[in-house]
Amino acid sequence: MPANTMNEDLKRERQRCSFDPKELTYLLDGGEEKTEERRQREKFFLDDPELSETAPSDYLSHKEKYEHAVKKACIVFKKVQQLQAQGKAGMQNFREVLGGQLGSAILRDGNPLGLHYVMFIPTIMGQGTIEQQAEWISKAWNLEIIGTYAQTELGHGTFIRGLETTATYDPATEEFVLNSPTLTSYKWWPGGLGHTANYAVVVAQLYSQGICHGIHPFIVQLRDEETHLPMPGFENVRIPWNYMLMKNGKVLKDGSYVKSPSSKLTYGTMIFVRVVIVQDAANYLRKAVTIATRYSAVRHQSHIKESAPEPQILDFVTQQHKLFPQLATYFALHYSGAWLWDMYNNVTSELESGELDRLPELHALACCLKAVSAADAAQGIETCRLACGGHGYMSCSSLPITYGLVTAMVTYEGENTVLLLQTARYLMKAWQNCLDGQPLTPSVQYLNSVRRSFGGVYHKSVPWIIASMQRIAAGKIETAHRHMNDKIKRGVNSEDAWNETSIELVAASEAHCKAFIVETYYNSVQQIVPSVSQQLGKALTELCELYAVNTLLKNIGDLLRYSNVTTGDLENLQRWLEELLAAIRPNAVGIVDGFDINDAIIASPLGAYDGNVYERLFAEVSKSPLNAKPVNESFHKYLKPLLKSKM
Ligand SMILES: CCCCCCCCC/C=C/C(=O)SCCNC(=O)CCNC(=O)[C@H](O)C(C)(C)COP(=O)(O)OP(=O)(O)OC[C@H]1O[C@@H](n2cnc3c(N)ncnc32)[C@H](O)[C@@H]1OP(=O)(O)O
Ligand SMILES: Cc1cc2nc3c(=O)[nH]c(=O)nc-3n(C[C@H](O)[C@H](O)[C@H](O)COP(=O)(O)OP(=O)(O)OC[C@H]3O[C@@H](n4cnc5c(N)ncnc54)[C@H](O)[C@@H]3O)c2cc1C
Repeated sequence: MPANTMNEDLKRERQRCSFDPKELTYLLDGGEEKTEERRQREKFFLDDPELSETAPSDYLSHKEKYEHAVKKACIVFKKVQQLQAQGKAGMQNFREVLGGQLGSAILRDGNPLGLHYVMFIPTIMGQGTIEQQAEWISKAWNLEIIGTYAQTELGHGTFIRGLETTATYDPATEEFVLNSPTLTSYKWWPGGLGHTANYAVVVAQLYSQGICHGIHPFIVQLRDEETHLPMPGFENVRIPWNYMLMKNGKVLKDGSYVKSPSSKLTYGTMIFVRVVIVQDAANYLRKAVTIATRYSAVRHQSHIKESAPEPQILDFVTQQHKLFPQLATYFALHYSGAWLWDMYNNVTSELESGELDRLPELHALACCLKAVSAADAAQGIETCRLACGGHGYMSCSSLPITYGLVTAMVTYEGENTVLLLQTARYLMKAWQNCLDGQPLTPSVQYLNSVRRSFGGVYHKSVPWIIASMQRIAAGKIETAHRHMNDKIKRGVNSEDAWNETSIELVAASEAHCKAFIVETYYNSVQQIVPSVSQQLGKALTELCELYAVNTLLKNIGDLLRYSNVTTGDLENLQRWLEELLAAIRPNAVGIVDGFDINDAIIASPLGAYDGNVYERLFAEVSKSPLNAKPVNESFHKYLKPLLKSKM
């Protein structure tokens, strides 16, 4: 492959794009300066020979992969310290390098220090007193200690009120005695707990003066800071009084307990991570759809017209219908994630001044948005993999590993079903308030308007789609609420009625979330369009319309059940969908170019900027140790004796 040649198909695609992808890059980064800063940061890490991938780690053992990851994580940390010394180590740097796409490109096999930054430090900041923050944060930032977040146990991950590890206060010595008394109480899953961390935030049931006060966070030393040998014992481990993080609930030295303003403030780290997961899920989806779109512009296969040459597979409308909704979903989750991040910051600062009013709405939105973004991104990435045929299945395509990273998000930080039921709990209360004429919070205001209007006739606009999706959500919420209360009226107790209605509760929660995402996406694009070129504005509008139309068409059953839509309207929606796919087709490669994802982060022969897929695939497989010699020793050891024995 001659250096720097550009695949002809991609060249043509880039000529036909109606807008300048750089404009989209600047928009997504927040301006040209931010783009430059990001590119510099990426170059600073990706060009470092110690960090660039030599042999793919696919061929390392589990132990080698871990050691390889620790080595690279330490190099990354030192480089972040260099940025810090140059005054360039803002939170975004850390987020990008330690949690985001850049981080996962440098540390393909995971970051042994990841939990230290994304959970251990945020928990101390969110749950520690000022004194405790002063004591621990600088040590943690400077990596004098390495922490993790140990909440989940072998027997409990979801039901944290059921955690079995205990922390019992001993006023005589002013210490807490931590104990994991049963096999099922052993801490399990925390990232870095096995070999990397020497401290942990341990979430345990607090006992003092013989009373259980529920779960609270404690700092526990796991390993000796010099030898890294495990500290003695994992039963009845004693820690000093001030190792209980006491910003919320407190134990005074005499053992008396001071209640937290809300027992749920202990759950704060989980909200933070859920909020960040929305953006992370979007970014992984963006990477996958970049790979699949560029590959689909280069791959020729089959015929549309017998007389014509094999077309780019991106010209099959079914391929467009696989990929373009994923493009649109990236933007939908990106803008929903940005909105949620703003709300999180506002509510968190209100909490600082004891204002708890908006915490329930934040919790409800963080739950359903984390669940829907993780699930939709995972499904979208799998769709991108499938759209690349056999080559999408290769681990070097980066699609399987990206899917694995995102499908884990469906489980961790609150298993999706459980979180959707949390939002449903909020929605049931909201519907009751609506029936009682009580005030509603902003994210459920639509319940009032939907109850008053009949739904309006079809018109080809996103606002009509938003109203339809809100009508579906309100309908599902009302149905679940009514079915549950009918059960209770028939004598079923409320817990059983909840459980028996939980399928409909989850569906109501998902519908509410989808309606929220479409509306947030639409409002965000409406705000942006006046500030960008007419061509980019048109492309962004088409993507938003595509997300709305496609999301509604995936819900035709509910649309027919909860609105007065006609089959004629449905035909109009289908036509609108096909028009949008055709409109987006010439811009598809330009849009993914606008994501400006460095080839080293794409890390896929299918998705490189130059489009030289086949040459890159071949170069990739040549790296396999299995291809180092023409005959593998297994032939002489096993096959040949077998063949001989047959003769
Ligand atoms: C960064 C880079 C990333 C990318 C990198 C990320 C790597 C992460 C690696 C993974 C780390 C982990 O998984 S760490 C472990 C994560 N584990 C979890 O998330 C556990 C999930 N389970 C839970 O959160 C809880 O058990 C939950 C399901 C909410 C149930 O809790 P409870 O039983 O205490 O509460 P319930 O009885 O259901 O409800 C009681 C009331 O409390 C409210 N409530 C419940 N949770 C609340 C909360 N968090 N905040 C406010 N309020 C809350 C409810 O709305 C109810 O309000 P009312 O209705 O008004 O009464
Ligand atoms: C990659 C990864 C990294 C992780 N990192 C950490 C970490 O660093 N620190 C940490 O503490 N934990 C960590 N975890 C653990 C994670 O938080 C838990 O796995 C998660 O909370 C799910 O809990 P669980 O495993 O107990 O699943 P379960 O709750 O046992 O889920 C099993 C099934 O039960 C269902 N279920 C459970 N409760 C209900 C209910 N009330 N209503 C309806 N259905 C229900 C679920 O929907 C699910 O289908 C990690 C997990 C993974 C996969």
